[in-house]
Amino acid sequence: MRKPDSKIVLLGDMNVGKTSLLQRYMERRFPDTVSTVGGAFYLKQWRSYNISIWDTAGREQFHGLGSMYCRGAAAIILTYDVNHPQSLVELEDRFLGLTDTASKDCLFAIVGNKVDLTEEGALAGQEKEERSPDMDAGDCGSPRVPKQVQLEDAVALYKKILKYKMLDEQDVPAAEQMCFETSAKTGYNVDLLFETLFDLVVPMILQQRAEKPSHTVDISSHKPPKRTRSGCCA
Ligand SMILES: Nc1nc2c(ncn2[C@@H]2O[C@H](COP(=O)(O)OP(=O)(O)OP(=O)(O)O)[C@@H](O)[C@H]2O)c(=O)[nH]1
Ligand SMILES: [Mg+2]
Repeated sequence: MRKPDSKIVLLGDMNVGKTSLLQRYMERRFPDTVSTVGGAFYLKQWRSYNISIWDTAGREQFHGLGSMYCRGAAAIILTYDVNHPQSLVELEDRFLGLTDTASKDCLFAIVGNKVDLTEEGALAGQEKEERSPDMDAGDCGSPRVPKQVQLEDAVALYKKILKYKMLDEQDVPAAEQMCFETSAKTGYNVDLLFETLFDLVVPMILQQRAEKPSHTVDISSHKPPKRTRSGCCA
C-alpha cells in the first residue's frame, strides 16, 4: 500500500458522531455505531492523492492517544453536537491541546453535527435527503428542539484557535468556510465538509513535495567520477 500523501483527523467528545460522519461519507450510509476504541482510519483517493482520514475515540480513557493520532496531520476536524453545548466547550478544553503535534500549517474545521434533531434542521437543506417516516421528528421520533449551539459560537472558537496557534486570519481559510453544520443521519453538508478539506490539503501536499527533495536518484543521468592517477576520485 502506498504511503498516504496527507492525513486528516476527526476529534471530539464521545457520541458527537465522528464515526457516523466518516461512515456516511465513505460508505454512503448511516449504520448503527459502537463507541470507538482507540482509533481507525479510512483511505480516500482524491484525484491522484491518497488521504488517510482518522477516526478517534472521544471517550476520556483514550484521551492520551489523541496527540499521537494528530501527529503530522494536515487538517483536523473538531466535532461537536449542536444539541450539547458542553461538547463545544470540550473542544477547547480537552481536544485543542492534542493538536500541538499536527503539521505547523494544519487546517482546522469545526463541525456541529446532528443538526437533523433541531428545528432549524428541518429547514436546512433537507430537500435533498431521502424522505423516511422519521424525517419530521428527531431520533426515536422525539420532536425537534431549538438548536443549542449556534454557528457563531463555532466561528468564535475558530478565531480562538487561530490565536492559540498564533496564525493570522489572512493566512488561513475564513471561519465561514471552515465552520460547518452537518447531519450524518441525513448526509446534510457531509460531502461538502470532507471535499472542502481535500481541496485545501492538495496544495499543501504539492508544497511539501516541492520543499522536500525527492529521495529517488535518477541513475541514468549519473556520470561516474573521473579517476586520477593516484586512484583517487577527482
Ligand atoms: N440524529 C442523529 N444521530 C446521530 C448523528 N450522528 C451520529 N448520531 C448518533 O449518535 C450516536 C453516536 O454516534 P458515533 O458516530 O458513534 O459517535 P462518536 O463521536 O464516534 O463517538 P465515540 O466513538 O464514542 O467517540 C449514535 O447513536 C449515532 O447513530 C446525526 O447526524 N444525527
Ligand atoms: Mg466513534
